[in-house]
Amino acid sequence: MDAVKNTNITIIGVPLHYGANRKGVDLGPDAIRGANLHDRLEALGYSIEDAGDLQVNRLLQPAAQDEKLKYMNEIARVDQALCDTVSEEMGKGRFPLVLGGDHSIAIGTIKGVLRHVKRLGVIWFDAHTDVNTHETTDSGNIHGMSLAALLGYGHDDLTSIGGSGLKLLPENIVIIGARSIDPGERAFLKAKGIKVFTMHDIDRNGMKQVMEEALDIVSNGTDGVHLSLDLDGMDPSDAPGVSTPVSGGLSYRESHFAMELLFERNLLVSAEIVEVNPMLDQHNKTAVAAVELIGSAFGERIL
Ligand SMILES: NC(=[NH2+])NCCC[C@H](N)C(=O)O
Ligand SMILES: [Mn+2]
Ligand SMILES: [Mn+2]
Repeated sequence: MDAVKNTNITIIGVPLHYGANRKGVDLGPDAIRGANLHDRLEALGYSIEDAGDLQVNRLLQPAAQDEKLKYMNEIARVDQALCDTVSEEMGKGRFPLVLGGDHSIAIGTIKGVLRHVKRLGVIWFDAHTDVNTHETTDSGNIHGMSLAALLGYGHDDLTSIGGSGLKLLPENIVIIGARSIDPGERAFLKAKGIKVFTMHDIDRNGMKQVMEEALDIVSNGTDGVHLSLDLDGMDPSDAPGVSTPVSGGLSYRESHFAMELLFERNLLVSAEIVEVNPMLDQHNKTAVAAVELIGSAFGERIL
């Protein structure tokens, strides 16, 4: 148990659903805590602090002012607060483990990490690629725009969170598990040269080869790696409680194996679990799967 550099973890909950425009994802942090995250990590030898949940205005019934950027004001406010909290924890030398909430929270998490790790690699585990902007989106849902915003594309109120100077570089990102990509996203990914390991690639080459290649990319010329774990990357039969399920996803074993290989490389500096929606789940199965995957990413082994 020494392949994650930092054994002091701070859990930060973000009960935000506005980016998915669907109720239930805001209940994710409690569902994940209820699946025994704390004890599981403690059993692996980590020292855990739970910072509780960030305050999200859940009584708000805002009209979705801009149809192409739904609920942007509240999302940007929460992401800024999250960026500050993550940065503060990292300043204390702790590992931030953020519990969402929808995937728009990645903007806040990763901007906070970028304050400390300038050259950051990212593993974006997802059925989607989240590189829309208000100009390409069909849904107007900001959880589909977070990765673009982190690369510096999209509305100023999203790209400027934590300071516009903080950016991810396309060559330091890999997306794993993609199978639902919008036309505008396809063009963006090609133009920026972002490495996407689609389900086709995983079918063809297997998770071992895909993860080895992915880990080489995110560790090359970087000072640490962030894991952005969108549970809809898994197949809906194993993770039904997500806001935007897509069939044909990563199996339970493929997902675990990916996390086990990640742990072996000793790269992680931060992580987040997003899109768990207990209102759509069966017996908290998706939150349990999330906690099990985090277990594997932090060193749990079968034997
Ligand atoms: N983080 C997610 N679950 N994103 C889903 C995005 C779906 C679709 N591409 C959109 O932009 O609306
Ligand atoms: Mn996503
Ligand atoms: Mn997704």
